[in-house]
Amino acid sequence: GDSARLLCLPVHPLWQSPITIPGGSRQSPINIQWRDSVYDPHLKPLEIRYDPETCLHMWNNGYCFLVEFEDSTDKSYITGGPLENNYRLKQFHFHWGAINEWGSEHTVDCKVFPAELHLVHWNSCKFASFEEAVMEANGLAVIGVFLKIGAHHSGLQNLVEVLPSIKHKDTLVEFDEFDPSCLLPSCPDYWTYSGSLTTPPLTESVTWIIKKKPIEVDEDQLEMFRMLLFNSFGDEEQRMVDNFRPLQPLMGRTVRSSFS
Ligand SMILES: NS(=O)(=O)c1cccc(F)c1
Ligand SMILES: [Zn+2]
Repeated sequence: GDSARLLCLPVHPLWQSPITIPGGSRQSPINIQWRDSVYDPHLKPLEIRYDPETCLHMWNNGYCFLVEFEDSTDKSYITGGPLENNYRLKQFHFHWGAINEWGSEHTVDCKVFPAELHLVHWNSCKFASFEEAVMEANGLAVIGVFLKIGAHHSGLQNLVEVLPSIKHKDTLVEFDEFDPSCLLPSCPDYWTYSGSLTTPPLTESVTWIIKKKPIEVDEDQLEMFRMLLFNSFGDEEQRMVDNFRPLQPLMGRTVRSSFS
């Protein structure tokens, strides 16, 4: 997209077409301009309750790798923060670059991080399933966490060591007893705004909750993300990198902060 060109970033074939939905007024990702965000004292602390037993499997969907959760009951959910209801954990995944200079979807004061974690939840008070919630306003809540290069992350290592078993598109590995709260920074501060999915169907159904503080992972751990492939077994090898969407226009939206 244009903004990637502005940022002098390569535009991955995935995004060369003007991927915006007609009339999209609340698309994601966006640049968060810290000084334009508005402190909202009414924002509550986010409550995060994850049950490690709900973890199902990890798989390569040909765009990223994701860890999916059993979501037939409210065992793993978030509430509070900007949310009116309980939102049930469905999956988490990452976006990353070919090199550490870029990779995140959101930016803060135009700062790009090497990667970004998305924890995807759906409104289980108002909808019967994730698929239904995807299509509706207030259907989804996604927590975004920036990754920066630094210390080794022991929790992430549990994911990294099974990546070789899902190298190709549509490969899956059983995964149990993983608590994704180990991937969250200890600082409770976040920004929140109304946006969309950053991949098709790009529906404008997401309350974004972007954590202010990044988590640290080491160089080797991020390099392991880059050994994954977009392609199926037997097809020409295409390294899974740069799976992020270009920045989208703010269109007059206000980003609120939970901190002053
Ligand atoms: N990248 S994202 O906006 O979190 C997203 C894209 C597609 C499906 C989904 F559940 C979440
Ligand atoms: Zn995502």
